[in-house]
Amino acid sequence: MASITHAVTAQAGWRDYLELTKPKVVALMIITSAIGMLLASDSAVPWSTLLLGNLGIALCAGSAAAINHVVDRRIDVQMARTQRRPLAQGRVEPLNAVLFAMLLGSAGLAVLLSWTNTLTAVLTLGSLLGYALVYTAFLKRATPQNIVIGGLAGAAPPLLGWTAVSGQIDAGGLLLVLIIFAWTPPHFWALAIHRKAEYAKVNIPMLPVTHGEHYTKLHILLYTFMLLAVSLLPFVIHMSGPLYLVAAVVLGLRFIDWAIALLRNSRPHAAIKTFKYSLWYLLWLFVALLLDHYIEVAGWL
Ligand code: HEM
Ligand SMILES: CC(C)=CCC/C(C)=C/CC/C(C)=C/COP(=O)(O)OP(=O)(O)O
Repeated sequence: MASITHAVTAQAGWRDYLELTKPKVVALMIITSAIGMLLASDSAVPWSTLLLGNLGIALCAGSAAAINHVVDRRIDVQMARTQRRPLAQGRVEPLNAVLFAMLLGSAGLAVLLSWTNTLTAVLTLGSLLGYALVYTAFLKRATPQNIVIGGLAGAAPPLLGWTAVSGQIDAGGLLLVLIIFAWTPPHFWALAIHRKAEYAKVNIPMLPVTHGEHYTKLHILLYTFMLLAVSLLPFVIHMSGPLYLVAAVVLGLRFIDWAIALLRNSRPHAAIKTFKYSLWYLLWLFVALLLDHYIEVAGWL
């Protein structure tokens, strides 16, 4: 067995290591952190902060994701969605993945300390530990509220971007965290409904497993209402203007429409489609924040 594992491990390539970093998830996070940076100031953000600040955050997020693969490798191999992952398949040894995660994490923190500020480095380290250890190693297996609490780590990037530019925690940065915090449960529970049987198989207490699909769908709907309300706050506190307001209302109502369809079972494949919509929702909401910001700065509205 050991020799088989060794032979397979020898085939590990750069794509396996890239996969350990959850590149698509981190890419969306970096879009939110970059937009957090651009919103934090009315004047131009230095290219060095934009490039190296986001690089540092991405390296730390990738490090946390690699640790998640190590901790979860025994359950990943039992679930169809995750069984082809490099550690689940034995293509990458756990020790190598841990070393890789430490390399990424220390490089990321060094970049943040050199090119941004201590506050950003400390908050990023907190998010790294929050996802890799608090969520993955503890909450995920302990409570159906795992992703609500653990979601704070995933919601942090726009604040990390904000503090990288401003050097302080402001209401605007916290508001962006609040938006992603309210977005995470519908984002994840829609997928968890779609994958309920697999989570049940590996004894992970995701909400649809512990409380059933109807209860989860009801909570998805409640969170989409809360998300719509929270997403209006940037307009309410005069951080954003009318263009953002229209985008937030349209995108939010569409999210609620999906959540209602999910609750009523009125559309085919509603769970996975709601999950996919959640990704487009977050992307367009943040693009709208950015466009609105530059329209305001330029004085066009
Ligand atoms: C603790 C909070 C979160 C949880 C539990 C969670 C859960 C998940 C899971 C399990 C997937 C995998 C879907 C699959 O591979 O089939 C996923 C996909 C994804 N998530 Fe999240 N997520 C969270 C937060 C976030 C945040 C904050 C972002 C970005 C800002 C994000 C962006 C994405 C993206 C882009 C994908 C699609 C990846 C792909 O297509 O391979 N997630 N999420
Ligand atoms: C520094 C910083 C910003 C850290 C945040 C890091 C990060 C990549 C958070 C991602 C959140 C996420 C995809 C959770 C799913 O984990 P899961 O274990 O429930 O999903 P899985 O089954 O697909 O692994």
